[in-house]
Amino acid sequence: MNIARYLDSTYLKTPEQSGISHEETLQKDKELAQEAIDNGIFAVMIRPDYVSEIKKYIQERNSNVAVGTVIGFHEGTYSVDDKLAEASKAIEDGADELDFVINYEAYLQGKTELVKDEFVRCSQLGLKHNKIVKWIIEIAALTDVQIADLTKNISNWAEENFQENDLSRIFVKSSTGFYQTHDGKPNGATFEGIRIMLDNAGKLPVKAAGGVRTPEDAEKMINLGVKRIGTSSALALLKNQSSSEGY
Ligand SMILES: O=C[C@H](O)COP(=O)(O)O
Repeated sequence: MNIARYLDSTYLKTPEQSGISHEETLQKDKELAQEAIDNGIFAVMIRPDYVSEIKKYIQERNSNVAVGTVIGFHEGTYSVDDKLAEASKAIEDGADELDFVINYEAYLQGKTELVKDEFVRCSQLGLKHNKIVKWIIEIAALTDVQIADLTKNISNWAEENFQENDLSRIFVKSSTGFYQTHDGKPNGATFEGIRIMLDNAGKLPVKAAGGVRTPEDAEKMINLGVKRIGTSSALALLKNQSSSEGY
């Protein structure tokens, strides 16, 4: 299986979070981009501040590795206008894919109309510019029933508001990888959580992200039906694939 084609190789820590400078972060993102170019990885997923430099880096190397970035990361509580502004800037800077964190706190407070409004307006912006949009629902913050309900809502809102041929460009994504759990539970993609998402996503593709570390886990996710995997361990994951699989 060509796992690389499913991967969004991510580096999403801010300089403050990693204790390194802006320049060092940019250097890390360039290394990530080069690894993606060298290994047939589908996309790099980086912070908005680095999109224009990394897009240029990839274009100068005549590569078609996609550049994705995160919007409203990682809590998802930004206002809709702030998410739209951040997404517009990322589009101007050359992002190909926009991974929005949905306002799952608002969803948990029953503010479903607010969540629908941000979903529709932000997706509209991305689709108008021919981008892929992904909606991170942060499954570690939700019960199984809530994962099913929010995924189904997103699928219904997408069907109601967008053309059939746009639906394959709107993903539902499991996790930021940054959510703090309090009880030692996984904070990212679990097989059960992903199954629930796949059962409720209708025509929308699903992305598993957070905690995917081994080729076995990646293959299992793909066999379940996910169309993309986000991981900060892309190279290690590919290196551990058996050589008979063509890496
Ligand atoms: O999609 C993005 C996630 O941040 C990746 O999480 P991870 O660091 O657990 O692989």
